Amino acid sequence: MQPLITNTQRDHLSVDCPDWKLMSSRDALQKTFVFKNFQEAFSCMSEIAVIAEELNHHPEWFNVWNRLDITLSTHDSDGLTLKDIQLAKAIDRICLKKLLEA
Ligand SMILES: C[C@H](O)[C@H](O)[C@H]1CNC2=NC(N)=NC(=O)C2=N1
Repeated sequence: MQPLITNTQRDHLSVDCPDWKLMSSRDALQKTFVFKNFQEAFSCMSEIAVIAEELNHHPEWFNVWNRLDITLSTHDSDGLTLKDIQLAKAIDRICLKKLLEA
């Protein structure tokens, strides 16, 4: 079971994972991406799915048309671990690249 991230690591989240918000209701990170259209959003979801499988670490997400809400937490540890930070960085690489291409 992965250990939860330390308080120091939490303090650095705004730097390590910019624009990801610590949720108040649970130990999780949340971010919303807004794309040009559904096709762009779904294209990112498909790329994220590949990485999630490679990492064996999966997002909780909700998509409506061009909007993608992502929540990250480690279910086996019931909170935030380094795997969530690793996946958040991978998601930002995928999504921000797509948004810049738009
Ligand atoms: C059995 C499987 O390896 C585990 O359920 C993995 C799969 N993906 C996962 N994803 C997330 N976010 N948290 C987990 O604890 C987790 N565990």
